[in-house]
Amino acid sequence: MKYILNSREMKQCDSRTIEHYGLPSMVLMERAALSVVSFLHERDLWQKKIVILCGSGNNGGDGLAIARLLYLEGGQVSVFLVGDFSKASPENMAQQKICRQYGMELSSSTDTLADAQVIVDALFGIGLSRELGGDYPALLQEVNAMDAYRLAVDIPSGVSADDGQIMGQAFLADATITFAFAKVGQMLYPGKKYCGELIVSAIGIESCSLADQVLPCKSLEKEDLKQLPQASPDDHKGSRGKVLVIAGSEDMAGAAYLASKSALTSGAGMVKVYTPRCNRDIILTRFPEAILVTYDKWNEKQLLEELAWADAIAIGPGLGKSNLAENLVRTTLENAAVPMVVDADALGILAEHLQWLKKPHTETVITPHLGEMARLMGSPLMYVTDHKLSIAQDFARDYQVICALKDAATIVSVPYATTYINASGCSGMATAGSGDVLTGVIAGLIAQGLRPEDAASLGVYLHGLAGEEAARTEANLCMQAGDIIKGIKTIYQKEGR
Ligand SMILES: NC(=O)C1=CN([C@@H]2O[C@H](COP(=O)(O)OP(=O)(O)OC[C@H]3O[C@@H](n4cnc5c(N)ncnc54)[C@H](O)[C@@H]3O)[C@@H](O)[C@H]2O)[C@@H](O)CC1
Ligand SMILES: [K+]
Repeated sequence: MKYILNSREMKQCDSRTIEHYGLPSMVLMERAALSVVSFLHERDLWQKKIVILCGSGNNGGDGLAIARLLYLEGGQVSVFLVGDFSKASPENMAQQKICRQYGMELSSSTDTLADAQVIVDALFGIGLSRELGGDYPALLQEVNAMDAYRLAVDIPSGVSADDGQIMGQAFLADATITFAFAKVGQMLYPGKKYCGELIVSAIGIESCSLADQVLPCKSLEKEDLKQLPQASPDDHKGSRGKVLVIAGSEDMAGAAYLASKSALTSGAGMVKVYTPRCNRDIILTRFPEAILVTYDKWNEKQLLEELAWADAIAIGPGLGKSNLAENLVRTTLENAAVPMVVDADALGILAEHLQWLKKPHTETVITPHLGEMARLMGSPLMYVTDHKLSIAQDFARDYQVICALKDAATIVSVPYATTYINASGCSGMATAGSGDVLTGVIAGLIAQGLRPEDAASLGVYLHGLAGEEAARTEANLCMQAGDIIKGIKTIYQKEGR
């Protein structure tokens, strides 16, 4: 698991390293610059015609130090100073002075950009505090259109480190070298796209400098797959967890199939599908391992019996929006005594009855995509898209649910606890049924004993990795939800499960 910091957290971390541990700011800056120069060497770029855009803060200070290191080893490097240097930071002024002492020319003219083969962006880092105005948007547009390799120092200028939003215009990098920890804005779209390849470089700021942080975001990594359930020699199907999948409606058997199949594939011992009678044959034919309980009209007693059977419940995929579906969702929320995963149509129903979530309920994971979240909040989709992180966190806290807000980089927010930003997955997963698979996986992991918050964060990560596996055998555009289920098996196999 690695930490993902916002700008405030990173600044505090910088300060603690400097003030508490005593590492001088200029030393950190030198290491930051050295890491960028090493990268240029590794990629065989250091001898190209390099132009470094330097702002007046410490990001610009990094840029000046990079320029000096390249200059002293004989590189063809030019510095383009952009902004008001009468208010330059002390480190920036010191770096300018060092450059001049070595006889370097620091230019303020756009002519410097001519024929650049590599453009290094050191205009703004985590100090960007407002929308870019003045000449900046046009300058960034110009360099984004140039036929040159673009490298961002710490974060592409114009990307908000706090949420990945574009502050007017941003540098479109081929690669970004960030220091000490990845930043939130590099993990969330659209910022993630502007970063290109992201390299996190150690510069002497260690995790002990995180001491003042309350709850930074985290991201799961390959080593976190060790949390996956482990089979035990004395297992039997009952001990491996029972999942009740309340899903499907007339003409919507597929969602019930995908959710239940993936719950079983994630390792649960038994899966029971609670679905309308008309889906019986199709589900049994495709998925004979499932236990099926069917209904043709509302039957509260029957549902309560099934709720009592389960170790984990998944509700929503393909459920439709009938009165009957509404009864299923309300009764499940009111009576479930085990954790639930609420998805798809169940979320659409909840959007009209949010008061149900305000009542005491068992540990609940909701898995809305951005559109479903917009309906839950009664807000425009655009607003939700622009405020994903805070919305997931606020909703989790206000309704005491674990909110897995699905996007190309899914956010899992746990009330008053960690928020996870997922880094696995690929574009091929944007396909019908992919969300049903996620629901099944999370419910399957819960049934096997994982805490719902761990099942949600690990389930989202696993689901993304399974999609990446599928992309190795299927073309991205041809990928289907069933391929993601196969990908889960491959991951489990690789992890010795
Ligand atoms: N000792 C440290 O604090 C270290 C800092 N480092 C670098 O320093 C960066 C942070 O430096 P700073 O805090 O000085 O911040 P930046 O260099 O990112 O930018 C700050 C300057 O930009 C101005 N500014 C912000 N938004 C603006 C806008 N929209 N239009 C015009 N001006 C705007 C601010 O008023 C300030 O003068 C990091 O991203 C990293 O690159 C690294 O050298 C590592 C060590
Ligand atoms: K930058």
